[in-house]
Amino acid sequence: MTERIVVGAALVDGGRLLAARRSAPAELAGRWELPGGKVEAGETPQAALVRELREELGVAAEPGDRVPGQWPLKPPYVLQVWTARLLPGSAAPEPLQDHDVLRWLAPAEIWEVPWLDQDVPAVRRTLERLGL
Ligand SMILES: Nc1nc2c([nH]c(=O)n2[C@H]2C[C@H](O)[C@@H](COP(=O)(O)OP(=O)(O)OP(=O)(O)O)O2)c(=O)[nH]1
Repeated sequence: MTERIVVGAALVDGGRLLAARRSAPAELAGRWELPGGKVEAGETPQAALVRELREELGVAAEPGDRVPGQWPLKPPYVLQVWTARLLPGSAAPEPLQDHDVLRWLAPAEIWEVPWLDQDVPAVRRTLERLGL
């Protein structure tokens, strides 16, 4: 089966990482993830990231570098992570879709939230990459 990419955004502001608590589907609700979503046919991962952050959080963001690696989700999906930042003048993120709570986590707070199991290695690698 062809692999399909889910992009996760490591949205960082003032040295803090944005984490989002999923409100659906039931088996994922209550667990925390990097905001993002599925890359659609004909779309680049970076374009998908910008689109998903606009739809889910109501923000204007720009992608940065990819965090090396990819992490398996439910087949055929794999998680890839890009750093991202809010553009000047962007609205503050709000949980408009798929999430019910957002938190900007300082490095010391990152492991206070129950991340989705499959996100733990991705978040760890992201923090190393960001030097947080
Ligand atoms: N966005 C995101 N999804 C993740 C992460 N970890 C993880 O297992 N997933 C799973 C949850 C979903 O099953 C899938 C992403 O789907 P989604 O529901 O967020 O994406 P989407 O908005 O494009 O979905 P759809 O409603 O169009 O199907 O990947 C993560 O860190 N970020």
